[in-house]
Amino acid sequence: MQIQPSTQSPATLRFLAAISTGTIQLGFTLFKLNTGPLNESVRPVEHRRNYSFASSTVAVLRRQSFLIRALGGGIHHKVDSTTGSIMQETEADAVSIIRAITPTLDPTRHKGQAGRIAVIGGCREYTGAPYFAAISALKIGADLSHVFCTKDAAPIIKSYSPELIVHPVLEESYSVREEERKQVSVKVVAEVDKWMERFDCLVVGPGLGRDPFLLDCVSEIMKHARHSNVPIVVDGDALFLVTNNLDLVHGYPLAVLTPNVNEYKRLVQKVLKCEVDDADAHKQLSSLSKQIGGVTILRKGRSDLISDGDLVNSVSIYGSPRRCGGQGDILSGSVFLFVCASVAVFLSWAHRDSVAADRNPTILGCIAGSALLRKAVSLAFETRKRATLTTDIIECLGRR
Ligand SMILES: NC(=O)C1=CN([C@@H]2O[C@H](COP(=O)(O)OP(=O)(O)OC[C@H]3O[C@@H](n4cnc5c(N)ncnc54)[C@H](OP(=O)(O)O)[C@@H]3O)[C@@H](O)[C@H]2O)[C@@H](O)CC1
Ligand SMILES: Nc1ncnc2c1ncn2[C@@H]1O[C@H](COP(=O)(O)OP(=O)(O)OP(=O)(O)O)[C@@H](O)[C@H]1O
Ligand SMILES: [Mg+2]
Repeated sequence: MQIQPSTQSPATLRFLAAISTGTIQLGFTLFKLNTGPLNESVRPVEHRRNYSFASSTVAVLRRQSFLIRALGGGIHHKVDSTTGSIMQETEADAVSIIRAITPTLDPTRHKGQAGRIAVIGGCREYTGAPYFAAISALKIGADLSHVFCTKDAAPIIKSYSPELIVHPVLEESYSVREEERKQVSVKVVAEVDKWMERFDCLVVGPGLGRDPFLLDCVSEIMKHARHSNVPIVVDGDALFLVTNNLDLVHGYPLAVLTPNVNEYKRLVQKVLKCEVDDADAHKQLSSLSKQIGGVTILRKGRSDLISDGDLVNSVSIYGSPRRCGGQGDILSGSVFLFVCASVAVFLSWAHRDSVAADRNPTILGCIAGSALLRKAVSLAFETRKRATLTTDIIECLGRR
């Protein structure tokens, strides 16, 4: 792989380090990077570098150069009020990014090559959130969508949709005796682990709840995912977990945090030891990301702000004034599918030593996911107005 270190951003270098020190999930194929059987997706990266890129066609090149152009535009320089240094912020050309990283529907592919994803979430209280995240990823184009939830939540989630593969494996404190906890925890982690290498991405947190035993098990699952270099989107209650255990994601280039207003406030208070400063939102987001070792953060709000500590991107496409619960869950579902897609694109670029290799794929995934959700929200609101619900928005995913 020919990479010029001097041309890579810190985030890109972290990402490259991750893919060169271990294995990375390549089951998700955007440009037929992996045309072999399932177990080829867990080969060491050394082997994968030998894959032929002959299948990269003119159409692929056209899409790549389209994306390079899309990413190149719209960068504005902003002066940092305290240091006087120049920071960059970008209103991303999100629609172009979506067009460029969305996998084409290719008749030569087999099931799984457009994404196998898993949601870790769903407990007694919350069954809607994991469903929204998992079904959104499927609707956008993933082939297989798994949900790992508690035993109580599983039959309910299954009843919402026959499309989802639901694993009733998580346990809450009330169902496990004190003396059994260690043994049960090992079993829970093993149940998820046996699937881990098949997944292109995990989203952890929608509807997870805050049961301490369950969160301990989820910490272990996240450590295993990180060890296997599986991208992780951290949302909902997993943000509560991570805020109190920053090491779970610190310095992991394939982690994306998607905090809402409360979750962001808790992160800022814990990490930066201050209050949220909306007057200097870009700088604060960038510092927060840097302090957590450059993980990508998508701060949800009127404009979604996205940073890995280097550059702040914003997505401000108009959505709607309706703030019904569950929209963030759709967002985590779309972000994690697009993160898979951008990682695949990135690897093809990295191989080519292209100028576009200097892009953090998790940032692209966030921009695409945010824009797609906002567009769907606006379409749903056009017809449903005040009565718009999350299920109406899911119906509009991917529509023009
Ligand atoms: N249809 C569904 O199934 C949906 C389910 N959803 C799921 O709900 C979960 C929470 O997500 P959310 O967005 O309400 O969390 P957030 O804004 O941090 O908190 C708001 C306020 O509530 C409080 N609070 C929360 N949990 C608490 C607890 N266990 N015990 C006590 N307090 C608690 C919290 O208090 P604080 O932590 O600030 O003290 C704050 O004041 C998450 O799993 C999400 O995915 C949503 O996705 C929507 C659709
Ligand atoms: N004030 C706002 N104006 C416009 N769009 C917003 C606003 N706040 C949030 N959004 C949009 O709604 C999406 C969901 O954000 P929200 O803050 O509702 O997440 P959440 O609280 O995690 O949702 P959930 O109920 O699914 O947990 C974001 O992607 C963002 O684009
Ligand atoms: Mg949420």
